[in-house]
Amino acid sequence: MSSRPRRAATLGVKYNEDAAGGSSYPDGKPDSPFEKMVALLNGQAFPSARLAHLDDLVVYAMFATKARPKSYRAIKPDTMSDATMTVDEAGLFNGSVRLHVEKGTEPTFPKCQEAAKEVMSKLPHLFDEKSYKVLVHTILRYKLLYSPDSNVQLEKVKFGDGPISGGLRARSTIRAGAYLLYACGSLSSNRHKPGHATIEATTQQLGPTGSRMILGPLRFVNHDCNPNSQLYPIPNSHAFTIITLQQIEAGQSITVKYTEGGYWGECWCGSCKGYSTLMLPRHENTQVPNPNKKQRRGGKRKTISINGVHTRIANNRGRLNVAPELVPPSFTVPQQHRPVAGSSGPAAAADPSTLEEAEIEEGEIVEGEIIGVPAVSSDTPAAPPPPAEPTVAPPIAASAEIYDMPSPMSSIDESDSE
Ligand SMILES: C[S@@+](CC[C@H](N)C(=O)[O-])C[C@H]1O[C@@H](n2cnc3c(N)ncnc32)[C@H](O)[C@@H]1O
Repeated sequence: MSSRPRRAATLGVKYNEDAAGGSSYPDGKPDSPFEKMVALLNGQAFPSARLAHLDDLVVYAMFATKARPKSYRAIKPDTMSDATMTVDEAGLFNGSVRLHVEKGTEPTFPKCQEAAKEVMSKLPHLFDEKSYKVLVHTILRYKLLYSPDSNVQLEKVKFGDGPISGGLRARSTIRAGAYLLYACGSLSSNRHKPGHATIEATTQQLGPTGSRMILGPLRFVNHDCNPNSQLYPIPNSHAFTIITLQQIEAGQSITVKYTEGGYWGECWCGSCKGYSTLMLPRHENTQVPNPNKKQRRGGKRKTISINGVHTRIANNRGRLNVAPELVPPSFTVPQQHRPVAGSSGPAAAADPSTLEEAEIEEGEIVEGEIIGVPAVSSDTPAAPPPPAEPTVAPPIAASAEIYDMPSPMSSIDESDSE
């Protein structure tokens, strides 16, 4: 471990190579404030799928469209539990988060704590004291994607004629073998309920094996049959991150392979059947703008054709409209710790998505914009991934209440991460 190169150095965070002794999180102990913050988040898991609906609520409030019901129902955060959130409540939530966690600034625990307190005081029927800690961590997880240092960000993707959906893309060149710590996700401590994004826990993970819910930005990574990245289980935690298998250029989507057999539904990855996933650019450029014509807000939808597929698009001025699926997949990850291009495990069930199509009109205002975030540079070269080594799986923790278990990084507390 000690001789392992510091691949995470490509994340745009300054490291002291000498002090680190050649190891870096997640292979070794976290040493930078950023790594400590991520390790702390990764050391947490939800006590049960019962509280995991908070993840949906936060995603809904931070990223859902503030549009007509047909659009904003796309996420349906109420399917998980008895908690529901109206579009007005989502606006209140997002306003509170924005007030304390400014776009383009580094998110910190105190800022997210302030935001969570305000959210709870405005929406006491949705968030009680028990949800406070989870709320703080969940806001932080997603706000990390807006960090000026993050080399990944959310993108809008359209799969065929499906609804506009979310994905992850590189904001700067990312070398092969880099961990995308900004896009980590952890698991619920028990089995998922049907209808939510799940991941197959490996033997290195804490908690029960089998499929469990994905919580955090990892839920946005899309499938490609020829992926440029791979899920990477973080040993002795409930967390997963992504490791790049090849150099990824700025603007390119981050993709992983969901299962050995590919994608279970109609795959739109562009690698297997020659389909073309339509990436909606930040500023729609399918129509040459007429400089003499004043742009107006609100307007007609346009249709474009890619590979014979007619797709309706909208100029929503680069604002994010994420519509996480109600019935996303069970990811599977390799049983061994080392990253490999494929993954093992049972194929997931068919994806009988019942989503209504999210319709968007020109100029619609949506929450959670991603525009205007400065690009980061990654001039520190990264080493290629290490060769595969046999790993010994630690015993699996049996407790269902693992949220309160000491984290594997128990020497870290939130004050360390400032
Ligand atoms: C874990 S989510 C990935 C993020 C998702 N796009 C979102 O916004 O929530 C998995 C869902 O993304 C879509 N998806 C991902 N990769 C796909 C592919 N290659 N072809 C078709 N749909 C895909 C499917 O709707 C799937 O249920």
